[in-house]
Amino acid sequence: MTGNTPDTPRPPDPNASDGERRPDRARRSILEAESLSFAYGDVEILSDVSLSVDAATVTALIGPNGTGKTTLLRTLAGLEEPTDGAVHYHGPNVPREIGYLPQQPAFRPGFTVAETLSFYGSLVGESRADVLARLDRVGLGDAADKQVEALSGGMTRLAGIAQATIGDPPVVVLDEPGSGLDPGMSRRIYDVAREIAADGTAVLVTSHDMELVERSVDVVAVLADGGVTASGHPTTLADRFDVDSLLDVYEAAVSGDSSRVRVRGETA
Ligand SMILES: Nc1ncnc2c1ncn2[C@@H]1O[C@H](COP(=O)(O)OP(=O)(O)OP(=O)(O)O)[C@@H](O)[C@H]1O
Repeated sequence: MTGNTPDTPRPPDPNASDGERRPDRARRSILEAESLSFAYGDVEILSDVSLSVDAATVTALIGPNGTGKTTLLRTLAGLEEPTDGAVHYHGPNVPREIGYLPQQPAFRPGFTVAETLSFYGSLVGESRADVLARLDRVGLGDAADKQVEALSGGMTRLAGIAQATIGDPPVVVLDEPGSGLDPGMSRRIYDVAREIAADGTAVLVTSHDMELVERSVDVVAVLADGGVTASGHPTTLADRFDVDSLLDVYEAAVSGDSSRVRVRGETA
């Protein structure tokens, strides 16, 4: 079976380790990759990847450049069809199930930020006031009347993050949301991700900022050589690898020469 399939909610995993279990509530999978594989032509990028994206949780996918994080996010978001395995959506039946921030968000020129986001909001019944509140939340309130083509790279990303949350989808997938943002704004975006998760949303991010991930997320999944090589709460992972930081976990969980970029499953 391939593609996104709706499903009934699953009970929490009783085998989750203590560090992966929230003290106040059990985790509930909203989006799930099941034995998922993906190839561009005959080049396999992902192989037998299983991953759960849980409600009320910020999950970070980390891994070397070119290892397939964007490909996995796009497949989970239904933008790519897996070559094998399946993506299961276990969330409620709502107008917008998944909000997605691409790595390089772009908007059609000729419109203001508020006009652009109001258009997306109108598709799911959100008012201009709702949209302006979303812009405020990501720190872009003052740019509501700016033309989208006049936004800086970081501001465009912030607008993209606001766009991804329109309609309050049960799953929000953010591909490198902190990329191109100054440190204060990166932290703010992760705070926003935590706020959204606190409302019950399943938030999945990719990042290369280990410090920010370590202090901000509930679950980290390390993607390397086509598969998830480790996953769990940052502290649980550090304990498991007997190291002091997520950066050390990353280095232990990612095999091979970290100074080389993976290109189509090979190193270059
Ligand atoms: N459209 C495409 N056609 C062929 N190969 C592709 C295509 N898009 C990506 N790839 C290859 O798939 C692999 C995974 O790319 P992907 O963008 O998913 O990696 P990533 O982990 O997100 O990288 P980064 O951290 O640099 O953003 C890379 O080797 C890349 O060259």
